[in-house]
Amino acid sequence: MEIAKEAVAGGADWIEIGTPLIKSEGMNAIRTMRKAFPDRTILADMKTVDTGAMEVEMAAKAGADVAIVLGSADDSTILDALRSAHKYGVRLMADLISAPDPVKRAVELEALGVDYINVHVGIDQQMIGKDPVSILMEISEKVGVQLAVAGGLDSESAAQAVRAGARIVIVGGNITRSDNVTEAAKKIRKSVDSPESVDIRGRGTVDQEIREIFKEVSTSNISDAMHRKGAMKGIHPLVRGKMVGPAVTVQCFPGDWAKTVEAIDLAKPGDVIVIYNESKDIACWGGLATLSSLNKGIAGVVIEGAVRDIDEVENLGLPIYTSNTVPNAGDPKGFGEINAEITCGSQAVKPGDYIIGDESGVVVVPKERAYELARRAKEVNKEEKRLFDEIRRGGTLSEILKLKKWEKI
Ligand SMILES: O=C([C@H](O)CO)[C@H](O)[C@H](O)COP(=O)(O)O
Repeated sequence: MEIAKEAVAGGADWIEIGTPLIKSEGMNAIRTMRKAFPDRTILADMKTVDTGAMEVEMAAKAGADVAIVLGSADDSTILDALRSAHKYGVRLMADLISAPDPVKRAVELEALGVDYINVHVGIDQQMIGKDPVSILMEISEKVGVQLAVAGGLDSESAAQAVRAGARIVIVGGNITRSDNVTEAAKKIRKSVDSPESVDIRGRGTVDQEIREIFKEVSTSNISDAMHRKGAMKGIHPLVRGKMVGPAVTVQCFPGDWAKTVEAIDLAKPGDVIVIYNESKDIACWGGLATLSSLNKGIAGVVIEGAVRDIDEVENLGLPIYTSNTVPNAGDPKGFGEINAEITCGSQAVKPGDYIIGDESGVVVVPKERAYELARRAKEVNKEEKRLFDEIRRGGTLSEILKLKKWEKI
C-alpha cells in the first residue's frame, strides 16, 4: 500500500496487482487497492490460463478495471474471458510472456478481440538477458491494438518502449524495489512523457556488464542469489578491498611456490589468482609475488594455504584473501598445475569462474551462470536497499517481512 501511494505521488496512472501479491493475498489485494485508489486504473495480473470467464469475473467483482489473461492460453479461454469482461464491464489484456512465437500470437490475439496486448519478458527471462523492447518493435509494426510493455523497464528502456509504440508502460522492480519510490516513479513518468529527451546509452560487453554488477553488489547478495551456495569456507580478507574478476587457478604442493608465481605471468589484467596449497604452515605467497601481480594489473589473490611478508603486502594494497599467515616459505620446485579445476575454500573453482571478495569473504560464481547470477544478485541488492529504507522509517525486520506469517509450518 505504501509503495502504491508513493508511486502514485510520483505519477503512476495505473496500479498493477502483481501475480505474486494475488497468490499471497487473493482477491482481497484487488479490493484493498480499489478502495484506497478509487480514481486509478487497477490492473489485475491474474495470468489466467484456464477458466477465463470465472477468473475475469472474480477480478472484476473485486474491483479491477483490467484483467490479464495469458496470451498463450487456448483461444477458448481467451474468448470466454472476453465474454466475461464484456459482461462485467472490464477490459482484457493478453500477456505474451513465454509465448513461443509472440509476433504471430499478437496478430491472432488482436483478431480475437482483446483490448490490449502486453509484450512482456518475465523476471526469470530478464535474468538470462532477454528484454521486451526488441520484440515490441516487431509487434508494433504488425498490430493496431493498444500495446503494453513490461519486463525490467527503467527510465531508458521505458523511453525506448514508448518510441517503439507502447501506450502502457508497466514498471515493477525499478519502482517497487527502489529506496525512493516517488523519485523512481517520477523518473519513469518523465521518460514516458518525453521519450525523445532521454539519452540511450549503449550496453557494454557481457563481461563488462557482469564485472560492473559484481562491483556494485556484495558477496552476501551474491550468495543469496545462489540460494546460499558459492561461499568459500575458512578464507578471510587479509588485505582488504573489493575484488572482482575471472579466476586463474593454481594447484600447488606444500613447500613449493613455483606455480603460484608462474601463474602471475599467465594471468591477464583484471584476473583473480586462486591458489590451493595444502599446507597452512609454509607460505606460497609473499611481498615479491604481490608486487609482480600489481605490475600485471591483477585484481586480487585468494589462497587456501599461507601468506607471508604481511607488512609488505598490507602496504602494497592488492586485495588478498587467505586462510593463514606464517613467516617461512618453501622453494620453487615446479610441481602442480595452472588453470586446472581446483577446490579452494571447499568450493570447486574452474578457470574463468568469477571470484568476488569483500569484507564478508569470497564467493565463486560458475562462469556459465555469471550473467544470470549477477542480475539476480542485483535484484537481491535492490530488495535489501528497500528493506533498509523501510527499517529506517521505524519498523523492525521481522515486522516488515511478516516473519511469523511466512515461517514454515
Ligand atoms: O508481471 C510481472 C512478473 O511476471 C511477476 O508477476 C511483473 O509485474 C512485471 O514483469 C513488471 O515487473 P519488472 O519486470 O520488475 O519491471
